[in-house]
Amino acid sequence: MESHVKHSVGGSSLHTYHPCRRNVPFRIYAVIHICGIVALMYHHVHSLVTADKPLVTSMLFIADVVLALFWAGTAALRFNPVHRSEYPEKYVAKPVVDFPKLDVFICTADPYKEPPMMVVNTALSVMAYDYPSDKISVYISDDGGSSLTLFALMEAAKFSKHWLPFCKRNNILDRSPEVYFSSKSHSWSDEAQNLKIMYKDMKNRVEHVVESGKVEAEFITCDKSRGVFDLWSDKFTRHDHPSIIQVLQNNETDMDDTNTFKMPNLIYVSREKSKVSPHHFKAGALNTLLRVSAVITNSPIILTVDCDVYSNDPVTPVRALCYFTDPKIKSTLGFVQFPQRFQGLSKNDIYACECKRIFVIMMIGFDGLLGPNYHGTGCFFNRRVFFGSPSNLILPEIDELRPDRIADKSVNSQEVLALAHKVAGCNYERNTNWGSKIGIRYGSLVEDYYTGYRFHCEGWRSVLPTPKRAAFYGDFPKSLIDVMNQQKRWAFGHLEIAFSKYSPITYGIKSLGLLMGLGYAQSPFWGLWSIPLIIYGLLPQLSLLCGVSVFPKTSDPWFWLYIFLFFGAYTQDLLDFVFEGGSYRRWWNDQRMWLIRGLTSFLFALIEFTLKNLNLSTFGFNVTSKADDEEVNKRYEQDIFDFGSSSYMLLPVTTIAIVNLLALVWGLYILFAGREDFVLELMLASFAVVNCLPIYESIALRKDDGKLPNMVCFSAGTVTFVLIVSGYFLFK
Ligand SMILES: O=c1ccn([C@@H]2O[C@H](COP(=O)(O)OP(=O)(O)O[C@H]3O[C@H](CO)[C@@H](O)[C@H](O)[C@H]3O)[C@@H](O)[C@H]2O)c(=O)[nH]1
Ligand SMILES: [Mn+2]
Repeated sequence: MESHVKHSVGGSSLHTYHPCRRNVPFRIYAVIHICGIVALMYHHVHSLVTADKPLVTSMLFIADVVLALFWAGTAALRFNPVHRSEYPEKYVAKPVVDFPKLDVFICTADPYKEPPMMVVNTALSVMAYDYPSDKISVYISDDGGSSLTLFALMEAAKFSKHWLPFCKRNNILDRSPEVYFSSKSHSWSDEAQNLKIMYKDMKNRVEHVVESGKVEAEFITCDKSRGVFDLWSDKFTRHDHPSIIQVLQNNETDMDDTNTFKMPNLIYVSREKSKVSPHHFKAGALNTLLRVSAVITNSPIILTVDCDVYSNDPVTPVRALCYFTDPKIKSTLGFVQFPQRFQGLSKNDIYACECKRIFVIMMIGFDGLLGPNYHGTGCFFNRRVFFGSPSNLILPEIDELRPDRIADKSVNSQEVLALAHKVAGCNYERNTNWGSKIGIRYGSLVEDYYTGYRFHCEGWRSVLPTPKRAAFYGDFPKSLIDVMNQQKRWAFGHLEIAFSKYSPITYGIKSLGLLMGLGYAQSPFWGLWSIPLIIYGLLPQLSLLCGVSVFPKTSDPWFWLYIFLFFGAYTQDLLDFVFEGGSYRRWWNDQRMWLIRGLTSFLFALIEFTLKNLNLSTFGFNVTSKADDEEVNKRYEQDIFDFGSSSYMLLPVTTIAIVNLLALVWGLYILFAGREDFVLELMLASFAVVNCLPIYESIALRKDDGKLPNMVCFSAGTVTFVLIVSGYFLFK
């Protein structure tokens, strides 16, 4: 295990860490829980041998095996969660030479789903870092190939010359102008007032251009850049166009409006696209930026952010340096990942968009082993990590891309720009190691998880700073259908990892050890989570409706094993959540969303993954919409589920809701008639019914646009009928 012990610079430590206090009790409990699982498996095998209904028994057995494997994954990450602190105030006193050059990559893909003003704010928030400005280069990858986004960024460049000195002089913390100017918590100086007007003007211009769909000549104020818009010819489409690289601001010549410091580089990149070459979605976009930035600036530190994730703390890059410069760990430190956090979550967060288990609980667990995984955004990299293991540098095909080269030519030199265009070409990667041995790795729609995992397997390590003030704030989907689609993409991408030759369960455990391997195996197998959910959501209930019991009776000692395992696992889940600062209500919603996700996104990801492997369908990166819908936002704020447009994905969960309600009613009737002992079945059905309350409410009471569509209710009713009839044949 890595020991990231105290590191001293000038007699003072730059970072420390401490394990969580719950670790030892959790380890002891894990041993007890494992004994419980072993006993349950014995019980299943025993009943399988003696059973008269082998089909039912084996289904329950399969469900429990899957649940046990998932539990093992969480237990591995409960072994040693840690929290870190770093002391950037000690670093900032250092001379300017101790601040390495920093390349920032921002990805955007669609001007309508990702409004250009959002990209502008993200770019401004990182350009304004408390860091030597001329050492920062911001690269924007525009996979939407949109002149609207380019126009917005030109405006951003102009505005930044006023915004940066303002922030630095006044020590502003919110360096996304949108956030700063919408805040009500401070009084406004004249200077701030003027800037606000300037910002509003820019916003109006950009939004007007986006609405009209094209950049009209009168809006272009800079003659130098007029020509570039001619590239958007009639033949230009987002799937088929030449590469466009435009230096919008240059740290050699551009000064801020007070003429005191040099501005950061701001460079727009839209890689060449053609319908016949694979572009590998975001992974391909990042690899293009890796090469383009290597040609132009080749900074040793790289920050990747999504356009919907702005910087919330200007000192963040210095925090990352507290680790990258530590001589004890720097030779193997591949990346420093900041937790994903979200702005504007409602109090109870009904869709569990905070994803606390994924972005906090699992991450601190990983951090106590070999390091957190990469989450696609808010992550600082050592450029070297993209080129082979710490001990074995894999050279790129041309010398200009070597991670150790000093880029000393002018940003605007013809030679540099020509090469930058070349490496952004859509056929450039053919017959190279990009995507397989160097750069971001291809082969999964969750390129982040996959790439971080491969880095760890190569021997790289990572750390997770968890500052109190969030380093980054991101946007999140606010309607159920958006959440389900996002999660389906994740689950699908994860399955691609699970069933590849680098599967964490085989390759991972071999190269990372048991705990890290099991931890990494959890998410890739999300698709399988749907199996126990369907079995536990239907089988005992259908059997109850037929008057047959599948679980042990209260008089049977095995009854208590079920109770112990269920409550044990659930209590631990709750404690994880609450210890990391979550509220009980949010936990309840979070566990409900795990059930819903399992029965919608994960199930359909599993189906589509199977179809894809049978060559029956394909699946792409469906960008989540960040455009605001007032009605949808209102329902989210009021904790009202938005089932929205009719989706086949809602069918299984609605069916299970109806079956469980029927089973509960029937079970209570039997209970009071005193005929049979169905206590476990009844407990399970009541648990499901409580979780499904929003569904019943929607079927019975709601009339608004966000209610469960009639078509889904009707189909679910039909499926329920068919299930009950088939249950009758199965159990009788
Ligand atoms: O062809 C594409 C598709 C997407 N993107 C960008 O990828 C980012 C993430 O897309 P988004 O729709 O916001 O997806 P999320 O589900 O919010 O993203 C999470 O999941 C992704 C993997 O599926 C990771 O890449 C992200 O970093 C992580 O935040 C955005 O900046 C997009 O502009 C591209 O650059 N090119
Ligand atoms: Mn996103």
